[in-house]
Amino acid sequence: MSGNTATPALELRSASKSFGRVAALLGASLSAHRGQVLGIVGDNGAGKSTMLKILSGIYSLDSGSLLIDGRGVVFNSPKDARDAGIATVQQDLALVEVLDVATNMALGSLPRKGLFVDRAAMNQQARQVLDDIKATVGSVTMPVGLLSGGQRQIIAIARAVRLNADIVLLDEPTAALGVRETAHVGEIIDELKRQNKAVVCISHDMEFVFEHSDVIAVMRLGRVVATRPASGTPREEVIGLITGAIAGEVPAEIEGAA
Ligand SMILES: Nc1ncnc2c1ncn2[C@@H]1O[C@H](COP(=O)(O)OP(=O)(O)OP(=O)(O)O)[C@@H](O)[C@H]1O
Repeated sequence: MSGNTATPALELRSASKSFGRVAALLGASLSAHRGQVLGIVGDNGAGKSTMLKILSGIYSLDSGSLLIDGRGVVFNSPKDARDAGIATVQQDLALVEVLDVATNMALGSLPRKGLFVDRAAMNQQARQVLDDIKATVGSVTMPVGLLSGGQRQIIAIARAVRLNADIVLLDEPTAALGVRETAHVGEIIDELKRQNKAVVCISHDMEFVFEHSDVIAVMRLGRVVATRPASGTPREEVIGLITGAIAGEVPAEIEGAA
């Protein structure tokens, strides 16, 4: 495990973002390190998805800064974030149901042979990417619409990381999955960590967060109010930080103003 003294792969400093009069983020700060999984928890409306969308270039910051490997960056589009090595799997997955697994994974960069899509190369690439993250998905020629929720999540993760991203952002990767599928997604997250990626994972599933994160960041009212090591931190403490029963590290004057 890389120590927290190393320069973070991804860092957000004092990020604020409002939508009209609604302040979704109010000075949120966060660091994600290579070879670690950072779990992000918080109640509905705490600002988790907004933060992820800032990190993935969908929203721009009103104020604050974003650093990759210690260098300041500005994302004006999701492409900017992808070019900086950030792979994002949004909650809706954005897969095309009528297309097969291999095509979904290659969308945007279909391998070609002359005028035509090189089907054999595409299938082989998809299989390779799935093998690389140790995913067990039966056939790459199966339409995505016929796959289970867990398999779709895995395809979406594989597609996101296929371009060798160093940083992987996941929004609720186990929402609505059964026990076995949740476990498989967890294995893939563990594998991404073994491959020294920085993984940031939003989840409401406390058991999953504790099992697969190294560090847990708790968001409340648009801020990261605490970060705790997953190992050795009581679950009740994290729940207290989520609800506000435990104050966290937010300065008193800010907490009082919220
Ligand atoms: N596009 C938007 N327009 C207006 N308000 C928004 C928008 N996106 C988020 N918000 C508001 O910002 C606040 C934070 O929302 P956000 O979705 O980031 O929270 P969250 O922690 O991800 O919640 P959930 O767990 O319910 O997804 C909420 O009050 C939400 O209503």
